[in-house]
Amino acid sequence: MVEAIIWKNTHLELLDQRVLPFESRYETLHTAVETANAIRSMVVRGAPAIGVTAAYGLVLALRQDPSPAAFAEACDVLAESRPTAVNLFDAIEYMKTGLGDLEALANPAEKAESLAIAYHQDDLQKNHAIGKHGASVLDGQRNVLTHCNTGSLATSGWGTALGIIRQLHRENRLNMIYADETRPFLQGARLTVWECRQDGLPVKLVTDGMGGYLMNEDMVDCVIVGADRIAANGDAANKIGTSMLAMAAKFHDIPFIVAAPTTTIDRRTPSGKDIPIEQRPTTEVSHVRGQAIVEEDTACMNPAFDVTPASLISAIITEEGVFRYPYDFSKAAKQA
Ligand SMILES: CSC[C@@H](O)[C@@H](O)C(=O)COP(=O)(O)O
Repeated sequence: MVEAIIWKNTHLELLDQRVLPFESRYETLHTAVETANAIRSMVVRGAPAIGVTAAYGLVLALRQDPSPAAFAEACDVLAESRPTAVNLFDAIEYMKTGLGDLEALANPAEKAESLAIAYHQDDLQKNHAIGKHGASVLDGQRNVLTHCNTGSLATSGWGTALGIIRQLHRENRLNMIYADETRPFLQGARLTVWECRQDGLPVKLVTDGMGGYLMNEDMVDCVIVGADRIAANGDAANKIGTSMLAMAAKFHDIPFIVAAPTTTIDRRTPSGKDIPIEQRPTTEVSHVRGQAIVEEDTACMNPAFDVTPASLISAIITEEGVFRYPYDFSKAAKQA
């Protein structure tokens, strides 16, 4: 399975997800500023992967300068890289809390390194648990529609929504994955299809507008997606285009499942209305692989995420188990 984030003791290596699937090259990072730039420019993307990368970014920062002022600045620089995925803020908070008083530590960078490695490994374990819980709420053989990339490229390995799909495959219950291309950055076409093909999972690429057709024709019987931030009431922000799939799934009465580690649940944000939605450069819409597809002065917009209302989500699967509507994350998750 591909490794998107590799910690090398002296530096961080990230698989450059902007150039997949035609090129496979790693970017080498030595500072928190380089790490923040890599997150912003989507060298690495996917909520859990962004969190893990930020944790390592703080190790790099402490290696450069262990003073509390420099560390606070590095936290701010990383926090400003992308606004929606709450895992970024979870990771920064985890590192701050774990480190405590920097001046009381003999070797802050060493302590930070062990914290970041633990965070990375923990995310991988969470992914496997999500896969098992998610597969157990779906009976029989399945044809799955998924959106964006939620696999090993977007996490520490295995995946969240794709982790459930991998588990179905392990149990010989996966007929076909229909992967939305996911305009404009094409995470589905470039990343999910590539990842599935690498790992021998059956996959067909479809365009973002084909979900209704697939449901009308009974070609898919569930939709499984990830999330970048889940509000306290269960509203879930995920890649732009997700909420349309939830509406179509409701109409066709097929399960719409959101899979995410608990690090994606933001208990401090009451509802989806309060989730900040990243607006990315409009050139991502007006251009495909650097090539303009509209006249130069065409007005475009590029919200990177949308919010699916909790009432349209059949189940939220975390490493702790299964949550059902109405969502209350203060109660224990059910074991499927
Ligand atoms: C396990 S990844 C979950 C989400 O982060 C994923 O679905 C998604 O929307 C990623 O968006 P991206 O803009 O590629 O970072």
